Amino acid sequence: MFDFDGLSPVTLAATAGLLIVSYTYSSGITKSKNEYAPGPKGLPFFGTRFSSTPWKDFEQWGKKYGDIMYFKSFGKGILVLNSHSAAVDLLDRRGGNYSDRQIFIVNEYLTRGLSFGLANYGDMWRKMRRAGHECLSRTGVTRYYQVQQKEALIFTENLLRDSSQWDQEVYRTAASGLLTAVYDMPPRESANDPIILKFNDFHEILISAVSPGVIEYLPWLQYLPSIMTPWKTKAQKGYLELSSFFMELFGSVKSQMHGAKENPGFAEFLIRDKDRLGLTETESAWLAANIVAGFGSNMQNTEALLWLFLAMIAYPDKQRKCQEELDAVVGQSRMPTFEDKDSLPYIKATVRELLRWRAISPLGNEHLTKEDDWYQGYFIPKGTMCLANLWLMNRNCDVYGPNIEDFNPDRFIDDQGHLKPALSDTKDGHASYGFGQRICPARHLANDTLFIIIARLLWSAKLSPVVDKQTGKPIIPDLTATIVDGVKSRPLPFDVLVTPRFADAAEMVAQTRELSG
Ligand code: HEM
Repeated sequence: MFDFDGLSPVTLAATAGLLIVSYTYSSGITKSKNEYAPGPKGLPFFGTRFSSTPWKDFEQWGKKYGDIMYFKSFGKGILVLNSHSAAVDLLDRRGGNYSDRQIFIVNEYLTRGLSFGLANYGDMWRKMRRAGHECLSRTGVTRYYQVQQKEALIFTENLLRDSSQWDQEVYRTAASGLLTAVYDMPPRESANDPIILKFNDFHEILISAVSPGVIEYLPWLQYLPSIMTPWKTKAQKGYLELSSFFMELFGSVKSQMHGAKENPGFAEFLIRDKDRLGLTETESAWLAANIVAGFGSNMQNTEALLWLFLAMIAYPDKQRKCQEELDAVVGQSRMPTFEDKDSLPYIKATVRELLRWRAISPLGNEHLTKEDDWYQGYFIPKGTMCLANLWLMNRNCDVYGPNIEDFNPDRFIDDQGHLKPALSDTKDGHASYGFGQRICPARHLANDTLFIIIARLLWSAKLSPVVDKQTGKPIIPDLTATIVDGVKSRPLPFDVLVTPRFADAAEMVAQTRELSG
């Protein structure tokens, strides 16, 4: 594991400098050229402060200030987009100005600009995004159907056998599914598989590299002699170690390639099309690794599944509706496949509702402005950090109907029992994949993963809360409590019982596994 705490030799001097810079900036001495959008006023020096679940503060403020709000926090200008229309106007329609990312100096030393989701809006990001798009577009993702079906089968079989460590199994399947899709590896059998653990480390390293320290406020400190900047040596060493791990995985795909495969995994696609895609081998190896874990991708899937289990035990009537649909459409003599997708609107609505109910990253990721801009008469300076208030957008009663805190897939089903078309501007029927040119490139893959897991798991199993031995009552965990991990959220740990839904369910799952090889 890495950490980048080695800033201590300069901390005192730097903090004093930081306070002066922060005060000058936040007091408005440097700029009063135009009027900023309204927003909460903060404290002198520090600016606006918020809690560890900022989206809940932003929800309250958003209701007060309207479409957009602007404030400063630690000297940084932040524009929060509270409505779909503002997010579409700025992040989609003015995407050329609103697609940059904040550059973190430690991260630059660690990844040399090769971290796709954190890269600035330049040529490297464009090449990676184009390559990613080909394999992750709505039609491109069908190449992963077999892999996803198999992984959902293993997940179901493992949980039917033993659900005492169900959350470990969720971690396993999320990582295993992506490793198989990217590197054509056999499914990983344990969440403690060494490759999974190494990718977890990669994710943790990235999080520490983008946690703002003094260096981000006083960038000249990076040029101090190496004895005073141990973090730099760590980051440079980290780059070499990560590159060698990613190249090793990439190289093993290359050495095992033979003949023209019908559905090559992501890494093999990058190798075959390297000239057309214009990526070097190192860049391709980093891109492949980024798809597995660089943006917390396996974690996003994990967190969505953790919320799913919570929704299923807290709303058993919705779980039953999924199962009734599966029984009516698929029957109990075979397991559902992607071929059933268009006939299972309630399962698709469940995927949508899950991501509406609990946006995994409730404020998305920041989009930095490249140039000064004006919107609704308000000034937005260059370098403003724009955050789309996905949490608030997903809770707009005018769009999603009443009882917005309830988990209710029916809100996406029309009177004929069909899936309603996604409302314009809501992309997938909710805001949780973000906006504009940085919208989640893997949203179709993520939707498919959730769809097939929900379909296969609920076809064969019932998810129930455990029973309190003393009171004899089911234990329903707190639905609103959250663990915050970087910009993501997940529920507090809880127990779930997974039991076969009909007599030969477990047997049928085992048979399907045998037949699928
Ligand atoms: C349910 C699961 C997921 C959710 C809710 C989700 C959500 C998001 C969000 C909100 C963003 C930021 C968008 C913005 O900047 O406006 C994002 C970006 C991204 N996501 Fe996802 N994501 C999910 C799964 C995945 C998966 C499985 C992968 C990889 C296979 C992935 C790869 C990425 C990448 C690489 C970016 C950065 C794109 C860029 O900066 O150009 N995500 N995602």
